[in-house]
Amino acid sequence: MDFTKPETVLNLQNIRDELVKMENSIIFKFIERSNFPTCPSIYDPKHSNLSIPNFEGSFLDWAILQLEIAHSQLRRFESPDETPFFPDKILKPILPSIEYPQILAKYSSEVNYNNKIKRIYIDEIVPLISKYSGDQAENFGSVATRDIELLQSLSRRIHFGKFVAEAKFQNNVELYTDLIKRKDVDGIMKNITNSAVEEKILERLTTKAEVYGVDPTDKEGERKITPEYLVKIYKEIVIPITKEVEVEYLLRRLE
Ligand SMILES: O=C(O)C(=O)C[C@]1(C(=O)O)C=C[C@@H](O)C=C1
Repeated sequence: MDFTKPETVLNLQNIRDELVKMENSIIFKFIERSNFPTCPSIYDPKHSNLSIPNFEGSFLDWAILQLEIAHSQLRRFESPDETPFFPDKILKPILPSIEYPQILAKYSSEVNYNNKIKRIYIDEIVPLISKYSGDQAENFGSVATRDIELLQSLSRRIHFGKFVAEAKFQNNVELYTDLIKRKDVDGIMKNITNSAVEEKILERLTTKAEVYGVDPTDKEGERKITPEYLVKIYKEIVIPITKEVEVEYLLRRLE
């Protein structure tokens, strides 16, 4: 997929291939995070040991912001597949801009589910994948680093829904124009849903978790990430939010 060539980006098969590739990096990042306990203090905006002067928010928020400020100057968020968690606080790139062709609609950067992704990650995913419930102060930095990598990967995967939505719109302009004009959210949801594709994703994830989630030299050893949890995360969180992104993007598509 080449973001300077719209025809490669809006090909549904290419998009789905890209989503498959992202599964691997997401699984490996879950495994990395599963070596640590939950560490609730790093998510708590009012935690006394971790408060940061002149900053309202959690230690994780502060760490994400510092990284985004640096990466924005490296041009990260000019790329149409990257979505910042702090869109109002990032800086202009130091590197010269790349003139990407306009692949998505002009408002697409306003379709930003990162707050929701972060909240669900902390409340629902961290407890599922962590080693145990509790703090481990000597690893706060390592945990925040793993969290940021995972959040960025989940964000990229979920916001890829915009490319899926644009491809689907262009493949059936008449149908979607009618649904959008009628603000038929259920109709849009029904048409963007492909249950066969979803089932295939969940099946593949089960196999991948069985293979990657265990040390191949010690199959009886501790499982880092189980198929049930991985499937649950995709089925109940990743795919549904991707579809929300698709619907919100499409609802505005005639602007
Ligand atoms: O591949 C698609 O058609 C998508 O819309 C992406 C996706 C997903 O999140 O993986 C979401 C909805 C579909 O039901 C199937 C899969």
